[in-house]
Amino acid sequence: MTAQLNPRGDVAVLVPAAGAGVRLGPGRPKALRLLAGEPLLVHAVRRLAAAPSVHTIVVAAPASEVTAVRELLAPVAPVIVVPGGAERQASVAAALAAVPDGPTIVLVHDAARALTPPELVESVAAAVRDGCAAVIPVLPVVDTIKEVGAGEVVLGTVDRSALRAVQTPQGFRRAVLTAAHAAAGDPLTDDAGLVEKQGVPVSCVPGSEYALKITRPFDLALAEHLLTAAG
Ligand SMILES: Nc1ccn([C@@H]2O[C@H](COP(=O)(O)OP(=O)(O)OP(=O)(O)O)[C@@H](O)[C@H]2O)c(=O)n1
Ligand SMILES: C[C@](O)(CO)[C@H](O)COP(=O)(O)O
Repeated sequence: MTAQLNPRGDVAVLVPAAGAGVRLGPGRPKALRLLAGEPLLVHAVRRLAAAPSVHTIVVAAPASEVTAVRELLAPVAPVIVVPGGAERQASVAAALAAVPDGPTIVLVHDAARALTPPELVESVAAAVRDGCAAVIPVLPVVDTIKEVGAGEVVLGTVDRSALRAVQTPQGFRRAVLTAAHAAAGDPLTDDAGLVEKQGVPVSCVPGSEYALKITRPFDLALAEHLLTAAG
């Protein structure tokens, strides 16, 4: 089977899915944990494949699970599966190296954000298509933020008006992301951070509550509830 979704699409999506999920607690690698009876990765890939702009999906799987992930995703969508690395950044770099010629826009999307709607994928891709070099979906910070010092003593209250909580998919002109990874040093937590280090402007679009990152057991319970409520 060809690994193309929409041959006329201009977007490749990289899906880092090689993390252990330590904060979720003991068990299989997080992307393979079940949400409503299906692995998180299946939920994530199904939604990515439903976005009309997507030409190619490359998944970075836990190295010991590459064959199992290929078999798992075969009925869901045509995908390329590569072994991930020890850090998220290495997993993204491995997936980026496997993108075929064609797509001019590359999105990076956590498998852990399993309920991200296809509409968010399209809105990030559209912002890149419209001229942004790099685009991140964001939400306002809803809690008061304190800076604390030794002994958890409060040093001050941070002005949150300029703070944003960052989600994925993060979108890039392909050459911009490739150059940022080629120049990467110590691992950063997201790809926009690498691009920022290159002096490239990063633009924001509105994120989605459904793009929550399933990190802790509460997040998994919340995602189960959201799926059930959606019918
Ligand atoms: N070496 C790694 C680490 C993380 N990821 C992926 O990056 C995404 C965001 O990472 P996070 O949600 O923090 O996942 P984990 O690293 O698995 O979480 P934890 O820190 O709790 O172990 C996830 O889809 C995860 O699978 C990856 O591909 N390769
Ligand atoms: C990429 C990311 O999901 C954006 O919020 C996040 O930075 C991943 O970081 P984590 O430290 O692995 O949760």
